[in-house]
Amino acid sequence: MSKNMFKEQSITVFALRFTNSRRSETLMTKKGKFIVLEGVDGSGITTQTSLLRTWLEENEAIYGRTFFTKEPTDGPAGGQIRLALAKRLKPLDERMMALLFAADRMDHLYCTGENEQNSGIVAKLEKGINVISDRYYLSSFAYQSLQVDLAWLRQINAYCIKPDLTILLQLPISESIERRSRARFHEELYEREDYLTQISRNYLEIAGKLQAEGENILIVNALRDKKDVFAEIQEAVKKLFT
Ligand SMILES: Nc1ncnc2c1ncn2[C@@H]1O[C@H](COP(=O)(O)OP(=O)(O)O)[C@@H](O)[C@H]1O
Ligand SMILES: Cc1cn([C@H]2C[C@H](O)[C@@H](COP(=O)(O)OP(=O)(O)O)O2)c(=O)[nH]c1=O
Repeated sequence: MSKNMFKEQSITVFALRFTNSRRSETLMTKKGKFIVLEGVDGSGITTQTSLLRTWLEENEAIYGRTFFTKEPTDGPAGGQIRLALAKRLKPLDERMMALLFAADRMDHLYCTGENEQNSGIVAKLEKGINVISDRYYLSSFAYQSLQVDLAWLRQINAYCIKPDLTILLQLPISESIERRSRARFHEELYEREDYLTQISRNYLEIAGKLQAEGENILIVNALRDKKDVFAEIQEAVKKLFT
């Protein structure tokens, strides 16, 4: 092989490698969307998440793969939280509840599973998979700030990534309690009218602060037919992909 031919081949190989590495870089940086649903107990989070699931799964060709998840999780900290919520542990200090929720969230975001299914949210987003979570840090801010300082709550959640979109379902507490009592009989830790009334106010106030800091939060009137609520959510999600 002449010196020139060797040079030419090396240039071609370099160019191909460069193109391939740029291509995989593009794939690596093509992130999935991270969407969160929030609201007081009984506001319709489970219902709307399930409608989103059906729609996104039917339209996977357009929006890509989507993973559905929730907090508290089924992980080790989530297990303790569920016992506390069901009042099956001795009453815990609310700062400890806040730390348990934050620990569960770290596990939710960053755990390294042995396969894609049980790896954390961040790994999934990096693979281009969309993630939809029933509750995230706005729940901690709204619920735990009943008794715990918001600035500290924000500190212990400082390693949490920001969602691309948070959907906050808003409705009068009398209606959420009515809906909830129709759905089931036992009352969990925070399901008291006085608590929920304050939590609902906290949601609005804190969502306002986060919006002012640039977070994408949509406040949806949930006192409407399920289909109308969903239509508004669907529009916001479509917009995120355009
Ligand atoms: N828009 C709506 N109008 C009337 N009832 C609703 C609506 N959305 C949900 N529900 C009902 O209210 C109850 C609580 O809804 P759910 O989605 O489980 O709330 P959450 O997950 O926020 O606690 C369920 O029985 C559900 O069928
Ligand atoms: C994620 C989170 C949930 N919570 C509360 C909200 C709910 O009352 C409860 C979780 O209940 P949830 O699992 O959403 O409701 P369900 O019992 O219908 O499945 O935990 C917090 O107080 N802080 C948090 O950070």
